[in-house]
Amino acid sequence: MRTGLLGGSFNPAHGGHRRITLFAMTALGLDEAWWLVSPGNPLKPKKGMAPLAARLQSAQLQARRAPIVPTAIETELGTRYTVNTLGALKRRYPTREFVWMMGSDNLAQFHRWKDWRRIARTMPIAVIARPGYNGEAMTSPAMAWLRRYKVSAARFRNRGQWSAPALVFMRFDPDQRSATAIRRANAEWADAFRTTNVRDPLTNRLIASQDAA
Ligand SMILES: Nc1ncnc2c1ncn2[C@@H]1O[C@H](COP(=O)(O)OP(=O)(O)OP(=O)(O)O)[C@@H](O)[C@H]1O
Ligand SMILES: O=C(O)c1ccc[n+]([C@@H]2O[C@H](COP(=O)([O-])O)[C@@H](O)[C@H]2O)c1
Repeated sequence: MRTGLLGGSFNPAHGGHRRITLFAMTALGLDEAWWLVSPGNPLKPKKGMAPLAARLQSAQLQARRAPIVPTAIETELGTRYTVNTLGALKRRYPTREFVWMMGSDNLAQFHRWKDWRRIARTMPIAVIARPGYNGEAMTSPAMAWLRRYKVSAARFRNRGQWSAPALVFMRFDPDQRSATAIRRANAEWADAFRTTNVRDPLTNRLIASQDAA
């Protein structure tokens, strides 16, 4: 089972997440994708972060009728840093093949993440070009190290077994959408989800609406 992992705040999820995920699934030959709705990005301020239940529900809405599973599994794993999350997922699902997916805005910052080289050694990384960030990503400190592991999506898709480090850089039709723009237009987007508890389909845990971000 080849599974793409897209981690994010999803504050809220939007059509851009769905579109880049579906494109990446085709390009990389994935069976499914999991959206890891983060209990708290270690580099992002808590202020303005909607409760986890609201963000998970917005992800469920965007993922409907697609082979995308939104989950808050990091609450169960007790991990916040990606390096720890990916290690725990590999231990929990030893027969799955995982690829870490992220937009190029995150590649530009990747050298600030905890143990980022260890992340790259844990599983392949697939980066999706994002308008406004590609130049910075290409010249980033992490890319200076990662570029020697670059492989095309076609070669990656046809590999018998995945190995890491590997870096796939993908350019689809650019998608301008962002959660920041949505919050700017509607700061109260989470109100619609304020009172609803939500079941995590992967862990079967109930995430209560009043749980903090
Ligand atoms: N339009 C897009 N094009 C490419 N990648 C995207 C796009 N939107 C989101 N992503 C990627 O999806 C993942 C999750 O994104 P996230 O939940 O942070 O949404 P966001 O729109 O980037 O939010 P914000 O504007 O609050 O930073 C990240 O790896 C991000 O780079
Ligand atoms: O592990 C880290 O140091 C780290 C630093 C910044 C972001 N991340 C992860 O990157 C993903 C994208 O985060 P965000 O909030 O930009 O959507 C999400 O899964 C975060 O947990 C991870």
